[in-house]
Amino acid sequence: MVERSAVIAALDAVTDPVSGQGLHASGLVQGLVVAEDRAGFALEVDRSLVATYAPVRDAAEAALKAIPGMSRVSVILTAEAKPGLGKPARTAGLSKAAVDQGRPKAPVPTDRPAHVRRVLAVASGKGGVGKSTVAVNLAAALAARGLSVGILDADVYGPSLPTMLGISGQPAYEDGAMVPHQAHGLKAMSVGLLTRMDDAMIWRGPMASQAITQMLTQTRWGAAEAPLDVLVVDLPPGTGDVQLTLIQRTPLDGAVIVSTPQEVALADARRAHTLFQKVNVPTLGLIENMSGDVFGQGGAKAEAERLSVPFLGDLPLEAALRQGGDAGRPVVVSDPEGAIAVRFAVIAEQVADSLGL
Ligand SMILES: Nc1ncnc2c1ncn2[C@@H]1O[C@H](COP(=O)(O)OP(=O)(O)OP(=O)(O)O)[C@@H](O)[C@H]1O
Repeated sequence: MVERSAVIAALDAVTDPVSGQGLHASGLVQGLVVAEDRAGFALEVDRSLVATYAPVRDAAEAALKAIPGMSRVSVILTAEAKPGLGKPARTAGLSKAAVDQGRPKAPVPTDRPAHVRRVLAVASGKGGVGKSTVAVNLAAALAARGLSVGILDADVYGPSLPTMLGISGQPAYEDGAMVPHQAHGLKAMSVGLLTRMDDAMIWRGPMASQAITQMLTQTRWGAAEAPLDVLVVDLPPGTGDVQLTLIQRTPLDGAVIVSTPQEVALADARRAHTLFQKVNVPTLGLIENMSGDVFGQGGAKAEAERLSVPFLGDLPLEAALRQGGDAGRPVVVSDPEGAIAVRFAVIAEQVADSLGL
């Protein structure tokens, strides 16, 4: 039985590099759970500081593991997703007041990509909850159903698709259109292929939305004789102005929202749902990721009920999911009969049904 006070003391023995205070005292520790021999929390930091805090996360994890009697520790590093961080709002062509009323002043143009039957967004209210992992594996699970599937990594803050699918290099151009990479049966494009990774952080507002519109409409996703059944769009995390601009400009047929079971993450999922409601994009459901006994279980299911949206399923905290992402080979592809692939198949079936595929 580990005492909460011992956990807090261990956390305070790790120094926050920004404030110079102990980690707990710094206020960065969110949703601390201490239960018998387990502990977990989220380290919530500004997006621009995620790299700075990666070693701090590791140090905190090690410090808690060193407490006598502790058997399981989980620390998730999440990027703060305060509305307003990704200014400017007005580039969307909507005033904030108009958005709040849910009534655009003037219609915002949305270009449907040619020869694409459905566009599905994968969103999260905050960073680090596993949105990209879910997007890639869900895309693979949809492909396993015999659908032709593309994936567009629109995460301007941290494009992870190149790593997760093991692709690199600028896309080829043919007849004025970009040719998507092919990986594991998926057609793939990423903002990370069009820019140096380091530049991705500065793609805000209009630049971000232009780049994504370009990838959406100027990529040869499908052809008249062979349309793409579904394009999965991995949105940037958060519910700020960048996200709003993107979902206004992207012709989305539906969205799934990924959340961890914690209350802090669920509040963000709720905000993401509200954002989609404002632009009349149906939320097809909530997915609980990193579900398990450290952070609890069932939070997203209860939240889905509160929001009156379907609960699509939960995914455990599972090393294979992380390893698959790091190795550029999604688990659904490398272990198609495994328990994780089966969970994704169940989610994919519901999503395909909702999209009429
Ligand atoms: N269910 C899981 N079990 C274990 N590791 C996971 C799980 N889901 C995601 N991860 C790992 O957590 C990290 C963050 O996941 P991912 O990049 O998919 O999150 P994200 O929400 O897209 O993040 P960002 O908002 O920064 O783009 C990755 O290292 C990933 O491999």
